[in-house]
Amino acid sequence: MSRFNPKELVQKSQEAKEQAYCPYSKFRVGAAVLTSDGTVFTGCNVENASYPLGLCAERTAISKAVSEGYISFKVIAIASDLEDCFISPCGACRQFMREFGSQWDVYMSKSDGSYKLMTVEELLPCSFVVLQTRCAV
Ligand SMILES: O=c1ccn([C@H]2C[C@H](O)[C@@H](CO)O2)c(=O)[nH]1
Ligand SMILES: [Zn+2]
Repeated sequence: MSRFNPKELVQKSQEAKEQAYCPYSKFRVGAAVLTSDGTVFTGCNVENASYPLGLCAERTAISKAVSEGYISFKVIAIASDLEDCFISPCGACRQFMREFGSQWDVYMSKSDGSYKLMTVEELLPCSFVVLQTRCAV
């Protein structure tokens, strides 16, 4: 992605949602994370018959990036099929994001592509962290 465009990243998260594996909840989620060098990784939720093993879309996308050598993030966009509600990351995903810094942005979207923006810090204030060196800014 050459220049950051929120609509474009939300669109990518909506496309990622199409791959959601969610036979149990039937609740499709997609995420698209933008790295500091402009690379985008996408992910969807991946559920399991053993319910607690299910992975959220955000953690799938971030794990794909980390496993390719990227640990510096600028933005993550999240999409679901909810029409009247901005999809908000669960507590586990907030902590997972925070591992890679608190000063980066989370775009939470509705199904029509409109979005609300909050930082990781705003979503998870006073957070637990050990390493301080992974901020994107
Ligand atoms: O921000 C969210 C919220 C929920 N889910 C997934 C987890 C589960 O598969 C399904 C229903 O909770 O949605 C995500 O992937 N991201
Ligand atoms: Zn989650």
